[in-house]
Amino acid sequence: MDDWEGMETTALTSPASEGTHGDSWNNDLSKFGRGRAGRGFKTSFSGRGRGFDGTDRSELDGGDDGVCENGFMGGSRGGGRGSRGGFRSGGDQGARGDFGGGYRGKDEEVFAQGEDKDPQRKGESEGERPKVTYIPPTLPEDEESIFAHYEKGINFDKYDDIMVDVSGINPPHAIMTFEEAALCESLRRNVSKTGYVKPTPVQKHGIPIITAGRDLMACAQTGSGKTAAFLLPILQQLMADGVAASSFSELQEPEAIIVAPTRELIHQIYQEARKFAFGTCVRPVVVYGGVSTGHQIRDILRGCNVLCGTPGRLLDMIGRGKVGCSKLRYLVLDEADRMLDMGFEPDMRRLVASPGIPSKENRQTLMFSATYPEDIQRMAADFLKTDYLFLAVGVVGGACSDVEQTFVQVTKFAKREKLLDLLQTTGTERTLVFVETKRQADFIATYLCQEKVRTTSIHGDREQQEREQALADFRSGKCPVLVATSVAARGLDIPDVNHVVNFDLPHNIDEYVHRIGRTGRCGNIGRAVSFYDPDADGQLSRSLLTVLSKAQQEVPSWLEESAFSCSGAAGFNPPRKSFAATDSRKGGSFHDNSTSSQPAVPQTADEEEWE
Ligand SMILES: Nc1ncnc2c1ncn2[C@@H]1O[C@H](COP(=O)(O)OP(=O)(O)OP(=O)(O)O)[C@@H](O)[C@H]1O
Repeated sequence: MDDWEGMETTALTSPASEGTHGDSWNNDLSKFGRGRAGRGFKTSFSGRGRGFDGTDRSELDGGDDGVCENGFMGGSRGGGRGSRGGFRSGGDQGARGDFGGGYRGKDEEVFAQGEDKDPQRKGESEGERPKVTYIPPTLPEDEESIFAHYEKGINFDKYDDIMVDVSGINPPHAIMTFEEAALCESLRRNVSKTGYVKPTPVQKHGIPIITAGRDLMACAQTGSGKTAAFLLPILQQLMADGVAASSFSELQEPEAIIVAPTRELIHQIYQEARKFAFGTCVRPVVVYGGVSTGHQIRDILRGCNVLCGTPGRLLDMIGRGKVGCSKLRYLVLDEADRMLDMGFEPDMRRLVASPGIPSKENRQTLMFSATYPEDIQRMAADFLKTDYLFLAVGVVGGACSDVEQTFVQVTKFAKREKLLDLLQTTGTERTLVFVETKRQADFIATYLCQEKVRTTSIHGDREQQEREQALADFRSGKCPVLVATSVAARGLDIPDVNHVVNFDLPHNIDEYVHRIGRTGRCGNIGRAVSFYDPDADGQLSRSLLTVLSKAQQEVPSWLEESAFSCSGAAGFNPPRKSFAATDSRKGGSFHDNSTSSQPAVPQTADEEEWE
């Protein structure tokens, strides 16, 4: 057995929680109260007449795990808060012994290493943790599956009219066609099999910038093709420079590392890389939490040119000596503003300090997102060469105008009924419902299942296998409704998501922009409906006004009134970052505090884990 076999990543769950996730919603209601979801349900809702206890158990039994046919079988891992109070994951910790805990970002768990407030769980976190043994299913190898794609929408050509601004010294000319990108034959073939006929604006400008060897901070609206904008020129350069075909070695030294904040997103980026690299000697590999580390190490050792990873697992692999960084030529931060906010910044700094990693002068660093708060832009400069280019396609931080945004004023107690009404009109159309907490995700998914709406859920307390199953069931249409926390807000590219519902509005305007960007992608039309609770969402109202008007959307008069009344209340709004309108080097912030992204405010309750 190799040394790493014995150092398997430990689960996010405690031993006590193992086994409960699969059956906690099944037969034994006495088990139900043990998990976090159970506690939330009991305390918050049992008296409201919609509870489980009085309902027909047959609705909750049977069916696939995590899938609601007649009843929702998923739910949290039941580990309870304490199970993760001490660590995010043992695997991550393996490489991060020096990391004394800290805040992981606005929607995440507040954790302090080694500190566990729940005495019942304390022993568990100190003792043996179960290995993560989950090995994801092998991806299909046939071309039809690899190149499966959805059609671009009627507004795809409107992308050409979007205003583009490139700032920085001496930017290269944009390309107008993929032919001008001078891709090698195999890449050209793969692009065409993917159904891409012409590049989107971020590709027209981004591809030549990257090919010219420049560092880049690129901002373009959700669903406008940022992934190919970085993958294609990187793969092209690697091929052109005759990158060594991957072969087995105990230490792999990838030429490109791509990081993203969530497991599902990095896996999606990996699939895109695998598609574009199809039939070439370039080998992409993916690593992320919740999956057997041994399995991922075996995959890396078979050869790795492009390593896609979530930060924790990536650092773990570097720490274990399986991945070296001395040959690194490209470092890509997707959802860059997220990767550099309070949650992930320490990991990013640790990554660029990895042994042997080329300095920023000797590598290319590329950042992509749809949102860039000004303070994040300033910090990003630490990672970039001083002459980096800033590419803005449309309004920085703006919402995609192909998404029709509507708002419904509703109190928190009326939200469930409203949701049900809404889903009855949308029928089997795919709908993504965002809620604030993991507990809420379980609760709403269960409620909808009870109401015979085929629903599944995704959030950070579900096992990786369950998360993947939930996405698969949503994609396939088996469950046309997916209830999600912020873990699904960024980057996910799921065909035919017609509706996004903000059951709970986020606290942060950038988060809103990313969430509604799960629909209306690639020139398709989408709809977003947000439940606005005047008691809870007032602080977001002015930011919403700005986003709505910049996306040429109708602004309800009551929202306008709410925005003005809220802004009048002294001290009501917490301090915020400036919402950058463009390259912050040009002094481009709106300087309208109320429209800005807010700093991540540590939360204690039922917070989300991204990675
Ligand atoms: N040139 C193109 N022609 C047709 N389809 C494209 C083109 N470029 C990208 N797409 C498709 O558009 C969809 C959205 O692309 P992608 O996921 O890269 O968007 P994004 O800008 O990264 O979005 P987000 O900000 O949400 O992460 C994908 O399905 C992708 O395959």
